[in-house]
Amino acid sequence: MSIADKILDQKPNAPVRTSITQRFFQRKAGVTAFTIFILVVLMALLAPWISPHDPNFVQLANTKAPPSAEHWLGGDSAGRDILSRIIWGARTTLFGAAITIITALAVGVTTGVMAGFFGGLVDRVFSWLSDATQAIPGMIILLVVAAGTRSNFPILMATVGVFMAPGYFRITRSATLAIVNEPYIDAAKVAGLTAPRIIARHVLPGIYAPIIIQTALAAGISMGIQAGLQFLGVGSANTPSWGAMMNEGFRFMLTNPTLLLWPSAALGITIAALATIGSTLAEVVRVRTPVVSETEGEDDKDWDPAQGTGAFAHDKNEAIVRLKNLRVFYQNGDEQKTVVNGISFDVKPGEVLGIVGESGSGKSQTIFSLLNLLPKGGKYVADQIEIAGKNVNEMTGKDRAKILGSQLGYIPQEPMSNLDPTFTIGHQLTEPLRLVFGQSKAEATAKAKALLARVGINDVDRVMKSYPHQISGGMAQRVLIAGAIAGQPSVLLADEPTTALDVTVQAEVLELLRELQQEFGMALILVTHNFGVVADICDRVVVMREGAVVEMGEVEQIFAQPKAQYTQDLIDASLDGTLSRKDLDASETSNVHILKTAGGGQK
Ligand SMILES: Nc1ncnc2c1ncn2[C@@H]1O[C@H](COP(=O)(O)OP(=O)(O)OP(=O)(O)O)[C@@H](O)[C@H]1O
Repeated sequence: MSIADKILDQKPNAPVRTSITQRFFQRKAGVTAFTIFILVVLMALLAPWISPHDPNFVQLANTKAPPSAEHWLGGDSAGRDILSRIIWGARTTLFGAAITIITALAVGVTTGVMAGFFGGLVDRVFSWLSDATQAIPGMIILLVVAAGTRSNFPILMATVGVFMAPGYFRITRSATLAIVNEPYIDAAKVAGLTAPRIIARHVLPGIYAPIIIQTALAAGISMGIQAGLQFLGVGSANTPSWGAMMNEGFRFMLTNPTLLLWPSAALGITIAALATIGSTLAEVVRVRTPVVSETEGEDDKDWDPAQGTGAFAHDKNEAIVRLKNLRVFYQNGDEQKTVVNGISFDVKPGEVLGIVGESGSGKSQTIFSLLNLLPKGGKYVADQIEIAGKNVNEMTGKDRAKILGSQLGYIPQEPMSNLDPTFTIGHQLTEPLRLVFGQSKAEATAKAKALLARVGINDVDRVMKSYPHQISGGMAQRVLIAGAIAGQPSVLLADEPTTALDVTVQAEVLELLRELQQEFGMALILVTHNFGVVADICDRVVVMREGAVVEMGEVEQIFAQPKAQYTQDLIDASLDGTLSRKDLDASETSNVHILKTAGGGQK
């Protein structure tokens, strides 16, 4: 049995991380707070059965009475049973908090996710609305709403929810921004899933933790505001509530302090329990923080954008992809950084084109432009991008999205981060088949299993049920290859597909790509920094440096007679390891020859 077979046959690792729930209940403070909160909830739900008296029944003999066997907490200023009113008051308090939280969640989370996911104008409009809401004095608005609605309790609490929505908005927006750049979200887009589906299935499951923490804290704050309103006399006098009881107790604080003590204790304990639940959750959850991408801050090179580099190698009707004068920019304030300086190339069906170059030469940006998935802030322009005979520059965003998965398949650099950790492999493979290609569950499952078997996975049933962390990196890359070929695309774009893999698996994955490319007659555009890989499987190669094409041609010709010293350096570094990639990056002296397209270089 080969090493690769052993890797493929290995059993999924047992999950090493305990779940959030387990970690929460390992903390005493969390358990105590949760128990108290559940008791309050039970008290509210069971009020009609456990309340010893009618909360509104007036018994004059019980006026301001001290605790007794019949009235455990005594009587209030009107002779009503305090314990019964505390029990029924829990209902009012929880009901009010629930309305507030539901409103805040509906407004804050929806707008936060949309702002983070779509960015641009949507983000600016919602951020402005959120800031504006925070600038409005909430208590004054509440008093106005109370006057206008005759203290309608649900409307008042919903208004409180609107004022709490910006808190949710901020948290949700930043959590979404952090997740929306994860490669598995790009992978979902490439698979052709719609934005609502990606949000529901891939974004929300990744951001729920901070939302739950915020909810625990917001519920406590909402109860405090609610009690404050009732304390000010807003609300019905007949409905027992902790705030109204505190109002009454405050008036007799000097003569009968227990009238204030009991409702304050009930409210204080409940709010403290919720705050403890929130802070314990925050401790046990490792909330994701946005990954800030590093920019090198290099000045633009002095390129002539009209000239560009590279050339077409095939006639127009032969090529499946034609890319002419592609330029990619990043806007940083007033400054524009150009990372791809007008490159051109083409590829025909069944051809393997390597794009090779040092780190930062613009290889990935070129691939992302073809996919229309440049990171935030990135923009491309091209004189022409033709995929399968269609000019994508003339397509609507929707039509452009449709060619992902069906015409263009994508295999990323890091297999693990391109799989959603919250779903099984089976789910992630069948979801696009069902939603994009309209297959039934049974058809999609059969197809996913066949694809897994085709990419060399032995124990298909087990892998279908496994989560990404339960399979090896090599298996994960095979799964992504299976996903990329599921829609039988005409062109497969592979961005350094073996870089993150164990050296023993790299050759097998490359071999698999070559096999699949031949079997399906696809074009393969393979990004790599390694000329060894180019020699292994490519027919032609484009050599890139600093966003330009240094030279391009048939692999044999480039190996035999590289025109640029830079190409020679890359070949030497890849084949005999004398020069590391780092050395190449640092090399100031390389004699870079740029092939200008001007003068009839393009067919
Ligand atoms: N989000 C971004 N904002 C600004 N500049 C960026 C961003 N992403 C990439 N760049 C810049 O674009 C240039 C090309 O990056 P690209 O990822 O295409 O390089 P690459 O050739 O694929 O390198 P590698 O082999 O390291 O992936 C680099 O200078 C990089 O700093």
